[in-house]
Amino acid sequence: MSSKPVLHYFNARGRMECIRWLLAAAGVEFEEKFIESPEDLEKLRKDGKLMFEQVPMVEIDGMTLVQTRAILNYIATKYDLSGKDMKERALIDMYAEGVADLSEMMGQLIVTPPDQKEAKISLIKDRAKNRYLPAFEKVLKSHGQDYLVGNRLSRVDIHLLELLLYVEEIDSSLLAPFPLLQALKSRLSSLPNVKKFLQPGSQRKPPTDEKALEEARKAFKF
Ligand SMILES: N[C@@H](CCC(=O)N[C@@H](CS)C(=O)NCC(=O)O)C(=O)O
Repeated sequence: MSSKPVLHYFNARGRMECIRWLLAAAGVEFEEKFIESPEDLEKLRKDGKLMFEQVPMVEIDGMTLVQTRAILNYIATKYDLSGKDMKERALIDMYAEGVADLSEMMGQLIVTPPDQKEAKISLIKDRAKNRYLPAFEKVLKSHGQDYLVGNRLSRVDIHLLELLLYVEEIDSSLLAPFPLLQALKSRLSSLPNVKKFLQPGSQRKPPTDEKALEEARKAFKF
């Protein structure tokens, strides 16, 4: 078995992208096995590798892990990105759930029928501008430190950076009212592992192509 984690997912962002981000930020090299056909997915299921018949699935340290949050928890714990004690961990988990809530709204965008898309985008922008970004700006302002929790890098900084980049993909002006988030974004982007992942040619995935997604949906029946 490879000593590098092996990621099993489609060649797309989806639920795997936050796992790619976390591994990359921790400086961990990983392999990817893309699911390119319904047969590939069926094979993983038949081999008993998908506990709930779903991906993402990651083979790591002799384990076959599914469930995105469980995978993230393992990586964060292993690479010391989960805070130094229970209280830091509680904050990290709480902030990470906030990031996940807005990310999930964005993830739903690609399955939103065209006639409802505009309304969905404006709800996402409203929530970003008036709920989630002010909340994280306030955290940074309250302690004046360089990172969200404990004055050192944790998983939630990485989750937030990923989210900020997606927010900017939707509307590049959304970050303008949040100077501390902008500063966090540039600080994190210049960390060597993150900088490398941000460069073209890394394993970071581009925005999902809607046509390709539609074809995949038909092929995979989801
Ligand atoms: N709670 C799971 C959900 C995983 C999930 O819904 N995976 C989708 C692909 S993104 C899937 O495998 N769908 C096929 C199915 O449910 O049959 C997680 O967070 O990993």
